[in-house]
Amino acid sequence: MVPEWSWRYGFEPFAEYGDVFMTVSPVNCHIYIADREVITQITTRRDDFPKPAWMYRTVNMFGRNVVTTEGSEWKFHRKVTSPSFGEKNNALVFGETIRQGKMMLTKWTGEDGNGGITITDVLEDTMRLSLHVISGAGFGVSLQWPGMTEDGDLIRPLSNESTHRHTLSFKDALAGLLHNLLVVLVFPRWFLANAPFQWARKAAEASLEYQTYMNELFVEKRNEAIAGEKADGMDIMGALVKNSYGPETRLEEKKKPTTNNGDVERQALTDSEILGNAFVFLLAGHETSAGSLHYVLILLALHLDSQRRMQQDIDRIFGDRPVEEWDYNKDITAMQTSMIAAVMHEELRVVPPVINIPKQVSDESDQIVMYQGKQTIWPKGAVISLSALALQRNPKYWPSTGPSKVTEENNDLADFVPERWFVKNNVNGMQQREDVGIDGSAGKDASRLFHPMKGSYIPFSDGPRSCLGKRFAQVEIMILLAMIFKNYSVELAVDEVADDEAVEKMNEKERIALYEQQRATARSVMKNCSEIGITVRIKNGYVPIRLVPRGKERFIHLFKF
Ligand code: HEM
Repeated sequence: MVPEWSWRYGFEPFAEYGDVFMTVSPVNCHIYIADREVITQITTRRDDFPKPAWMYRTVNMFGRNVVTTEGSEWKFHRKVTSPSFGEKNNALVFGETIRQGKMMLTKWTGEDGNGGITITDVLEDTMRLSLHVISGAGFGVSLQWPGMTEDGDLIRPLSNESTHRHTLSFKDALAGLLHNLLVVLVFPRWFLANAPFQWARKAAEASLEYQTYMNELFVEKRNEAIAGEKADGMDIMGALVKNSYGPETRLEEKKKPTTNNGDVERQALTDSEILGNAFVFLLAGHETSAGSLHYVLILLALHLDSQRRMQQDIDRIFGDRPVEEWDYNKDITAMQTSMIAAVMHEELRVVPPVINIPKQVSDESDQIVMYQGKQTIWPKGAVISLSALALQRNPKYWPSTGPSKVTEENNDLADFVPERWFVKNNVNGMQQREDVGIDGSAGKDASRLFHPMKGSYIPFSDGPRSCLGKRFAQVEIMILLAMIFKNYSVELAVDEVADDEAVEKMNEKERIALYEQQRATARSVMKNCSEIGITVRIKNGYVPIRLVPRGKERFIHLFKF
């Protein structure tokens, strides 16, 4: 009954009641799971444990898609959309993140790059960054940050054929839609547009503007596909349109395989399905990546030793090469086996954005699940949460590097310790799986990182319905970490306690004490102000940070590692 208990108490309830337990109320039965073998059964038996369809129904408003469908319809969507998330698109994500990261860094460190600016709206900026990266790599529309060029948030149609007079920029339409998502999904647009509240009319406006922009984009991409243009490095939506309208599709028309009853099997999405999928990519990839980037920066400001180690790896990988010379194909392998990847994996372990991944027992019949060698019967229709946060702190599966430095616990599994990903020995003598590498397979270098056991690490879920954008997100997070920490360190800002002049006058001991005090405040904000919505994020509070050029830190160098 404690709101946010999954976030507040982590593994504690599972230590008390067991790795799988059910709460029973007059409303429903709800099963919570932090056991890797049970989780593997749930994620592999898709038909027995589908997604709760009622949660997703409204997300079909722009067209049916890979997130909301089930059964053979989902299979079709997954088959058609997966190829557009391939290596070519990852390279595009790499390039777009660099482009966007540069603009964010200018905002955070000033035109002169001297840093020392206190940033309080970190989440707002990481939200903008992740939105812009999806816009660029997902839709092929590369956006500017305000103040960077004169046409930052330009209001203009995305297709020459359009005569629509837009009232919002593309970015504001995307952001406005996502900001008002719940009302837009629940109420019809005509109702919102005529409501006596300004917020409702704004929500309707954003939704209409978004739809019009996407229709314009679609027309442009369809024309390009028919003309056979833009084959390489294509954005995700472009690849979907090409699959439906490109010359290959027309050639292949006659060779389409047939199903058992002789029907022609569908190979391409309809226009509405393309637009529906574009919308859910935006939805699924925006808050998740932005939240991870936000938490990882705070965690690194708290864990200065890990920050230093990551910087050493960044120097080793990129040397003196300017960011313009970084190359996806050359650099990604080294990154995914370095401290950069360890920091990312660890952040997603301690703060998985989707804390409880929703599933349900099929409405058709009760299901048998093996738990601790015994058959258990799960009632039909029961709600299921794959409790990612608790699972990823379960001492059966994760190596502790010692007692917690933050709590009274005798293990450090609730602490952020990226170094644990370099622990070589198996946990409890059990075999670990070999698929943490970014490409899903363990290259020979990937042996440097710890390999969690199957079903014990699920920030992107697991099995056939796991996250389609996993590599997209991983590339984005890693490249941004490398860009920021190549030249800067992140420190907690202390303005609320001492101004710059006061810090300047402090001796070492006083500075260390001040930073420790800020650390405690930041930890408390993270713990008490984080809320679980679609993803977990800090609301009603903030942790201010500063980027400081390396070598000019005010605090980090005072701590001995
Ligand atoms: C750190 C970033 C991300 C995390 C932690 C994350 C996590 C997840 C999780 C847990 C699921 C399963 C949800 C469920 O079964 O209910 C999922 C599904 C999905 N994600 Fe992500 N995601 C991230 C980024 C992205 C990005 C960037 C995109 C696209 C650009 C994306 C696209 C999708 C899609 C399309 C699905 C549905 C797959 C299906 O049902 O077959 N995600 N994600």
